[in-house]
Order: sequence, then structure tokens, then C-alpha cells
Amino acid sequence: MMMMRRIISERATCVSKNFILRSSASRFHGESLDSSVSPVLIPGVHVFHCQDAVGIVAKLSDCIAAKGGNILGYDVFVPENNNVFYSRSEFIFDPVKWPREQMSEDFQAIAQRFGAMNSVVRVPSIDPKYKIALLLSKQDHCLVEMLHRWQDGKLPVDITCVISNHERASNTHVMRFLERHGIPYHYVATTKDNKREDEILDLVKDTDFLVLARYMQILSGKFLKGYGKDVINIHHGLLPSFKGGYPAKQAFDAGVKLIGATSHFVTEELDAGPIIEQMVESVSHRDNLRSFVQKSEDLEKKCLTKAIKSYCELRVLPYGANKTVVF
Ligand SMILES: Nc1nc2c(c(=O)[nH]1)N[C@@H](CN(C=O)c1ccc(C(=O)N[C@@H](CCC(=O)O)C(=O)O)cc1)CN2
Repeated sequence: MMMMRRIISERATCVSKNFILRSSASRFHGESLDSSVSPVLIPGVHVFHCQDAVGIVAKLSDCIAAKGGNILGYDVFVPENNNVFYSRSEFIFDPVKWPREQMSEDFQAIAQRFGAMNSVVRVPSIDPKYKIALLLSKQDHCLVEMLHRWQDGKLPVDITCVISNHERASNTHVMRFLERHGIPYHYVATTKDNKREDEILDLVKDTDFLVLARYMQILSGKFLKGYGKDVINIHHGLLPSFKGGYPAKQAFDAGVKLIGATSHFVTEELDAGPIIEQMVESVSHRDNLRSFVQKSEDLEKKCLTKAIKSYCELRVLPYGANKTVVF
């Protein structure tokens, strides 16, 4: 699982959109700025994971402050009996005073100083959006939700393509939406004996991560190794219960009083990867299988989009063998 293991030093590009935060009365270095002369400030996020040591927060916060950055939020997690340190900081800064390339170098220097296992910085208004491909089978409610959240800007990603082992008529809502937005749809028919993973790998080679939005084919270890980046799945059940197919029916047959959905990283073992997000809803004797399925589908749509948003905002970090820290 390659979650966020990249030490990213993206190339600076011009500020791609007017995503500017004017500091009306913000202060840094003690100067008080009024809106007539204040520089344009833009948001940045930095996540850090290293062996615990004294002075990490001081070094990281000084790195930001020394370049005139102003920290707006700072989360730290140091687990008990485990000598590791996690942090996520949100800050605003003047890209003229702190050029993007220099920012990567400055955080990289601290990462080297502490032998960090993870140090990722992102400036949403400068850095390229994450490129993702969406894989699905027959049901498309998760895909539709993802497309609508992407359309209303809540999912800051570039969808490079949609891949499915089911064909869809061109006059369907999904296909018309994809055509309108220039998102290619690839029908890759799979069989038990031929999962056509090499073709899928070729289609997704330029993405930053993959999203399985009800893709009902088990990906091989060879595929996951070959892809080498994160794959995020939505399971319409409350893992680790009810792994595998038809979890809503498994839950119904088990007489549960809570149903749920789980978004997790995909590993070779089915439905066993580190959990990113879970959502639950009560059910009762008054529910039937149809309402179990309907409630599960409503939960999984929300759970998946929240997990993808958290991932894009650098809130998700690997923790131990099979857990996550989600700031
Ligand atoms: N390596 C992994 N691949 C996939 C995972 C995973 O965790 N690791 N998650 C699944 C999604 N999934 C549940 O969320 C799931 C998908 C498929 C099956 C299953 O039994 N598939 C059958 C074929 C079913 C069909 O063709 O309709 C099979 O592959 O034999 C169970 C659970 C996505 N991939």
C-alpha cells in the first residue's frame, strides 16, 4: 500500500486560479496589514510522519513562520507506547515570499533532519489536482454521487476516465454526463478467467490513485504491485463484518441493528485494507432486505466521497500495520 508515501516536490506552476485569500486584517511578524496593501495569501497543507522526537512542532512551525506563513490549524498525534509522530498543518502564505519550489525544499530539509517516513505538502491553488480513474461494475449510484460532487467542486480531482466491466447505453444519464464533460468511458469486459488487468493498468498509468466505486472484481496482487499507488474501495458493509459479496443481505440475515459502509485502501486480501471512513445507520425488525440495500447504498455514496475528500486534503496517513490516522 503506497498510501501517500511519496515525498512530493511538485514543480511550481503559476497560480492556476484566483483562489486567493486576501488577508483583511491578518498579522504575521507583528505587522498589522490592512486590505489596501496586504499581499495575496493562499492556503497550504503539510503532513508529516516520523519517529517521535523533541522539537518537531517547533521546527515545522518555524519553517512556516520564517517565510511569513500563518498557521491556521495544527493537528498532532503521538500514539501511546509507540514512538511515532504525526502532524497535519494548514497555513496561509504569500507565494511571492515563499515560492512553491522553495517550500518543498524547506519541508524536505526538515523531513531529512527527522528521517521522516512521510512528508507531503500541497498548495491546492498551485499544485495539479490529483488525477483519478473510477472503476465500477453494474451499479452506478456511487459513480453518480462522485460525478455530482466533482461537478459541484466538492471533490477537487481530475477524473481521467471511468472503467467498467459492464457496458452502458449511450442514452443513459451517466453516459450523457461523461460525454458532456469529456470523460472517457472504457468498457473492459472481464471474465472469471480473464480480468484484463493489463489493459486496465494501461488505462490508469497516469493517475495518482484509483477509486473502486462498486467494482465487483477482485484485483490481483500483481495488478496492485504493478499500479504501485493507492486504490480506494467502498464496501457496502461495516467491515470487518460481512466481507465479500452481498454484505447487505449478509447483514439482513444476521439480524443486525446497525448497517454501514466502509471506505478502505485496497490490499491483495479482499476487504481487509486499512479503513479510511465508516458510516452507520440504525435498522430494525421493520426493515426488509430492500430497505437494508437502499440504506446501505445511501451510506456508501456519502462514505466514499468523504473518504476521497479526506485523502485529497492530506488527512489520511498510514498508521501501523493496518490502520490509518485520519485528521
Ligand atoms: N484485491 C482487492 N480487490 C478488490 C477489493 C479488495 O478489497 N481487494 N474490494 C472489492 C470490492 N468488493 C467489496 O467491496 C468485492 C468485489 C468482488 C467480490 C466478489 O466476490 N467478486 C467475484 C465476482 C463477482 C461478479 O463478477 O459479480 C469474484 O471476483 O470472484 C467481493 C467483494 C473490489 N476488488
